[in-house]
Amino acid sequence: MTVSWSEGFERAQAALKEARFFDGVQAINSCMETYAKVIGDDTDRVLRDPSAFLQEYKENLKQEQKDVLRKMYEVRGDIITGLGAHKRAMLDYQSAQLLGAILKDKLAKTEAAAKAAKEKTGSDAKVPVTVLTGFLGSGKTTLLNHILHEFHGKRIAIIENEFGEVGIDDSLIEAGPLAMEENVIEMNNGCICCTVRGDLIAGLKKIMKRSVQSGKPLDGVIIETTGLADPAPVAQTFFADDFVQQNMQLDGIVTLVDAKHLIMHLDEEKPEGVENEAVEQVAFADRIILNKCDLVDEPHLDEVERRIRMINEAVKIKRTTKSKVDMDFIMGIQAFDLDKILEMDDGFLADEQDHQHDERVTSCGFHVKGEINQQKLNEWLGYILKEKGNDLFRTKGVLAVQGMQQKFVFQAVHMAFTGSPQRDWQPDEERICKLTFIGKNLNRQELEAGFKKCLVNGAGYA
Ligand SMILES: Nc1nc2c(ncn2[C@@H]2O[C@H](COP(=O)(O)OP(=O)(O)OP(=O)(O)O)[C@@H](O)[C@H]2O)c(=O)[nH]1
Repeated sequence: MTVSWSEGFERAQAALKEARFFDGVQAINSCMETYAKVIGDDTDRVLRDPSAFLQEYKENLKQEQKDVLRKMYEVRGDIITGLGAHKRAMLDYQSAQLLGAILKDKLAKTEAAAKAAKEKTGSDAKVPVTVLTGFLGSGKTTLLNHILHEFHGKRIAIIENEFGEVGIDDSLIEAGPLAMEENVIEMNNGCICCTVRGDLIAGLKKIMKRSVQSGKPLDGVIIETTGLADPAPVAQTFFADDFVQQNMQLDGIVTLVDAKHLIMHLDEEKPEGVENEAVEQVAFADRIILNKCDLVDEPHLDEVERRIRMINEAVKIKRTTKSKVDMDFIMGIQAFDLDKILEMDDGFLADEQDHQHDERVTSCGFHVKGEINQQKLNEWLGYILKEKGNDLFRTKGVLAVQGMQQKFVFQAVHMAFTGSPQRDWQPDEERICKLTFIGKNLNRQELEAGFKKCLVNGAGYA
């Protein structure tokens, strides 16, 4: 249904009045774009580059048109202020002024707010949220395990989102003094950057409710995204939902990168229109943890840093091994800045962000009751990692090995793999095998046939 510009403008004003800023920005953007077309402009300069737009049209506008545009820019400025992008709001107010509005006081206030936001002087009771991104296998779960084990005195909740048909990460989060059911929420029914923003919002609300009910305020929330997530739509959640906007604040986007494989992923050629998630994750980062420094030499690390800076010049980078990093580097950093993001991506606030993942990248997961023969498994996995290692981004499994008391955890990132016995199977726990492959052009039949050959007689699908 097409909405006239006047109807759209009424919606925007109503949303502003009710402090529904995200709805407001959608309404005002579409009504201004429609109105620009009425004036005769087919570009999106009315929003993206208002000074160029006004320079071209201002002199020929009728007074009535100037009045409409003036009001629109002022309302847009108010809405954008509500979202916290003071610098961007000033641009709208200045445009309204060019059309005759007297907004001296508003501009002075907004300028002061922009300055305060830059100096981070304001105190805020909102719970800080960190979005943790990083390509498959870069070390996100390893980092979360540190956070859940080290005594840092902070109360932190975690939302975990995993890519893969058969979820493994919950088994890889190690039980520790801080890893309790109440503060780890798993979201395995879709990717939060594409389809399940509603679930993410519900998860954040649940966390807040638990914290209020228990009377124990949270010091922070970490959202671990899948290794193939685009961080932009996840960050947008903090502006799209009123409850989340009022109670939580995006503290920063932290990206883990794998020193050995990052350049390969940055350079990967994608089909037209398909985004390169590794590039997006580096571009949006407020902090980068350059992990797995033990696997490469110094000149390679310098080259990785150079490549990161080509995408994100000012980002703070810390070199690590096994994701060992001080909490201060990643939490309580007050680094997320909507103005900065809008400068980089002016479509950031558009609802239903259009992004397309590489359809060649999929996952194949197997979940069977019973046990596996270790020797056959080693031979088979050794063979496929050697043959298909470039296309196999990530392999992980938790397996019941014949004759072994403990759970056998297998992990691989491309060809590099580790496997070791970990926690014991509990006496009443069913012995099962879970194995997931994530990669490009996976051949399910081949993988399934290979996996089946490693099973001990009698094992069957769960
Ligand atoms: N050599 C080396 N291995 C590491 C380092 N950090 C993590 N690993 C290993 O790399 C593998 C992947 O680490 P994870 O923490 O599971 O990575 P992830 O980002 O959570 O992976 P996904 O959830 O699949 O995206 C595991 O086997 C880790 O033990 C490191 O600094 N050096």
